[in-house]
Amino acid sequence: MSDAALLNPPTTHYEFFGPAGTMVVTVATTVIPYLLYYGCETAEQCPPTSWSAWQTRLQRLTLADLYDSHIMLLYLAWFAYLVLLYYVVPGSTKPGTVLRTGQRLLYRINGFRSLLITCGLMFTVHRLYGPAPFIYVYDHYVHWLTASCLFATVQAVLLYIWSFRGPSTSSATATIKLKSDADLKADGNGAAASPSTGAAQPVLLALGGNSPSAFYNFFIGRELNPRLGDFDLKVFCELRPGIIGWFVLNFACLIKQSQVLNGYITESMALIFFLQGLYIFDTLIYESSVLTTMDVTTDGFGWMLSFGDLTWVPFVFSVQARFLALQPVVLGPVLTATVVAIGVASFLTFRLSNSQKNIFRTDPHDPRVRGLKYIETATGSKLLISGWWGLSRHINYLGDWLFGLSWCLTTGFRSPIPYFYVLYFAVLLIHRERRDDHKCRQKYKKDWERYCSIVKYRIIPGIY
Ligand SMILES: NC(=O)C1=CN([C@@H]2O[C@H](COP(=O)(O)OP(=O)(O)OC[C@H]3O[C@@H](n4cnc5c(N)ncnc54)[C@H](OP(=O)(O)O)[C@@H]3O)[C@@H](O)[C@H]2O)C=CC1
Ligand SMILES: CC(C)=CCC[C@@H](C)[C@H]1CC=C2C3=C(CC[C@@]21C)[C@@]1(C)CC[C@H](O)C(C)(C)[C@@H]1CC3
Repeated sequence: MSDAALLNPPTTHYEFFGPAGTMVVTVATTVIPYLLYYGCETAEQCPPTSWSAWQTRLQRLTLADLYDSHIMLLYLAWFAYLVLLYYVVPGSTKPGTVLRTGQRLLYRINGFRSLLITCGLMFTVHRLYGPAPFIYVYDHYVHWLTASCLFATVQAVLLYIWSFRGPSTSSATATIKLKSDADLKADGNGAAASPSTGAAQPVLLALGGNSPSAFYNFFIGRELNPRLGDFDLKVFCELRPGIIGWFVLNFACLIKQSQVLNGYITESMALIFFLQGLYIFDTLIYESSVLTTMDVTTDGFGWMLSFGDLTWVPFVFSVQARFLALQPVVLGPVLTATVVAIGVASFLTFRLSNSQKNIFRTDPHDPRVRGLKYIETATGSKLLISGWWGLSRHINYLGDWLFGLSWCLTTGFRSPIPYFYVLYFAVLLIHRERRDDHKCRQKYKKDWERYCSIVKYRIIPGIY
């Protein structure tokens, strides 16, 4: 067998109901952000209650409503601006998890500083030019959506084609090699190939992205970590243009509301801006923890993540703020207190559980995790069975979902559209938990069964 075939075994197990399922998901997820927009274009009919009202709305759409070449150029400038920050802003370097080649890629960590610089820039623009630039951003919401969608799709097509290139030597500054085979064993992520010696290597594909179906591979992503030199496109897109863009969109919505309300904003708008801002800041403060997520360690960089990172995150996650810009909601003290209570409790669950696992995996002797119980597995990895991780096997998902619910509640109960987020997120997390379970079952075998018999619930303690 050739080196490439040894390193990249064929994919035999399909996710998303196979190629046909991925085609349905591609079409549906492209259409949904537009439906969320046109379904809530005015405060009165959000969504339109009759099919004829939908038809009137959609039939009068022209290409100019959907696409604007100036916004396309501005979108490219936005992407280029963040690439520039990636290179010029000082930061640290962190290694990712061990790859099947035995190498660990190095990642540049300066996303939080990029966010702070962008906040500073937004503040300055607002001081100099007032609300106008942000109203412009708000008014062109659909044009930004189309620009990001086109960019994400072209990027995915180019990456798919590029993944067929021949073997190459990896950049010495971008990778580190392991000291011993024991390190390689510790990861156990699929078929192990011998650690590289600096000779030309085949492109490392995602274990799930090497199926007989070209479309399926395009969707899931063929190449695991596409890079231009040291620049890792997947991690860059996961954390910067979409996540920071979401923050800018939310700010534009806040400014729009204050224009409508003559300089005031409602407590619901302040809440959504604060709660989602907390999530965005948290994501970039803990930037390096994304390196151990399934997206980075397991999934290729295909259409799903390119579109998910660049389009779905900013345009589906900002629906609540856009709704509130259109239709100011006064929550009153009871609902405000409820939103704050759910928000604080769920954010703490999400953050503390993720941190507990990260600390434990980095150093099990750290005083903050010393008393916790765990089981040793044959691979050498340890699995926590007490603390947050004794409550359920994905208590972090529960915290994340409930935090999302607190965002939706800021919009009150006038429209179901802002609640789409919790529906999508429940489907994503249930599916993700099953994928993770499949991965861990293959990796830990009998140890995983033992672990599941101790920590019985998948996500919701006592229920699921
Ligand atoms: N807002 C959004 O749209 C989304 C948010 N997220 C969030 O991203 C975060 C990360 O999620 P994700 O990457 O899916 O998964 P997790 O952070 O939960 O990591 C799962 C991995 O952790 C290890 N692990 C599992 N159980 C234990 C244990 N008991 N003790 C120690 N290690 C364990 C296993 O990896 P190993 O092989 O190393 O043992 C497993 O594969 C979550 O908080 C999630 O809510 C995720 C998707 C979308
Ligand atoms: C079919 C389709 C459109 C799928 C796209 C799914 C993506 C939207 C999500 C897959 C995993 C994600 C993560 C985050 C955002 C959503 C996507 C891209 C995340 C960056 C959100 C912020 C968190 O703090 C996080 C860094 C843990 C998280 C990582 C996973």
